[in-house]
Amino acid sequence: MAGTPLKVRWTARRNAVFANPKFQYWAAKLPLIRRIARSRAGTMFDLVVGFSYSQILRAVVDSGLLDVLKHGPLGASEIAGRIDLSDDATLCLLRAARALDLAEEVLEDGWMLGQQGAVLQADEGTQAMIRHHRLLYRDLEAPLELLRKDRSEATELSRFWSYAGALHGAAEAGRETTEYSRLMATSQQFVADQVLAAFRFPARARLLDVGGGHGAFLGHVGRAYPGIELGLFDLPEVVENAREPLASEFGTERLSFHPGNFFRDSIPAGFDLVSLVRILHDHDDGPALDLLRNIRRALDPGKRLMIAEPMARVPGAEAMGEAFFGLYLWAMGSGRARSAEEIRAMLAEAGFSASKTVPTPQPVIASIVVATA
Ligand SMILES: C[S@@+](CC[C@H](N)C(=O)[O-])C[C@H]1O[C@@H](n2cnc3c(N)ncnc32)[C@H](O)[C@@H]1O
Repeated sequence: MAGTPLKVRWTARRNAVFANPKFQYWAAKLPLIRRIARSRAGTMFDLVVGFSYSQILRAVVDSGLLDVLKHGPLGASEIAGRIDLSDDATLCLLRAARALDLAEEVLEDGWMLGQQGAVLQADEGTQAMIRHHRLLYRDLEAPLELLRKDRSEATELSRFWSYAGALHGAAEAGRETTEYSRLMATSQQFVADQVLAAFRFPARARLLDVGGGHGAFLGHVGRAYPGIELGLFDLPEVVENAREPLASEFGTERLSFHPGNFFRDSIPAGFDLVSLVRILHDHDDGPALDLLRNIRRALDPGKRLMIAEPMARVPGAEAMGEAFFGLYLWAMGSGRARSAEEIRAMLAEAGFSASKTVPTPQPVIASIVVATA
């Protein structure tokens, strides 16, 4: 071990101690350590059975149980009739849901929503995500096989995204699946909330949202900042579909539309701020850097780019970045979750003079990096 860095030696020693049954035996007896050991065991248990939790969630959402419980308290038999399960199966699901705080038995055989259930029932976006994740879990059924294929074969997720066309604009062009549009529209609200809570836009400025889809993000910014002019850049067929709804809300004077392909065409110049919302992580490093360079060329010195998306290695939200998005994007076949530091390094390489991270209230939904040209 001579010459081995201290951190490596310390980690190896710690792991050996934790794995030792004698340590575990004594840890269970000492009051303070017992608490730590218990919480560690709880975390380990959650890791081991996480898939069952996800499947309970899915059953709760797919069956419509949340909506039924909203009108509780109701007895199990009454609920069974409404979610089309036998009485026993309904009780099994209700009890599992109760254990996850999705349901609560407030009276004997009187079921209502639990605290998590109340939040989830009101949250269409998360429900859409839970439904959508069935595709990811199918791909993850044999995780090692998925990894070994090195993204060379189609997956459920890659088929979904290329069918929905989200990476290439077909969905926004109108050929979308209901699932895709619901997913993007409802989740955009969460992302926009994070951006508006964390980033102060200039009161008067010209904003260009690159890859802005149907203009949902622009809509949120436009409503919050009446002095901002709104520009939309996306593939031609996508921009076409965004024109009318945006114009009817904001009038044509505040708007400009820029159809184009951000890998082939120049990003239009003259904007004070460019936003890239949930775009960069969809693309591998080469194309992502090309896109940043393209945006940099369009910005005068001092003008800014704001990147908002879920990022990797965010303190307190680590699992979302590299465990969830890491595998999701791997299965999708394109892109990866990057840390703010990695994004900042790419921005420097693309020619931006400075960049910083802007903390958001809920980094599990999105983080922000702002760069200056
Ligand atoms: C995942 S969606 C994100 C949409 C929106 N920013 C949001 O957060 O909801 C990706 C967007 O990038 C657009 N897009 C994909 N490839 C593009 C390209 N090469 N040039 C321009 N836009 C593109 C798609 O049409 C789509 O609107």
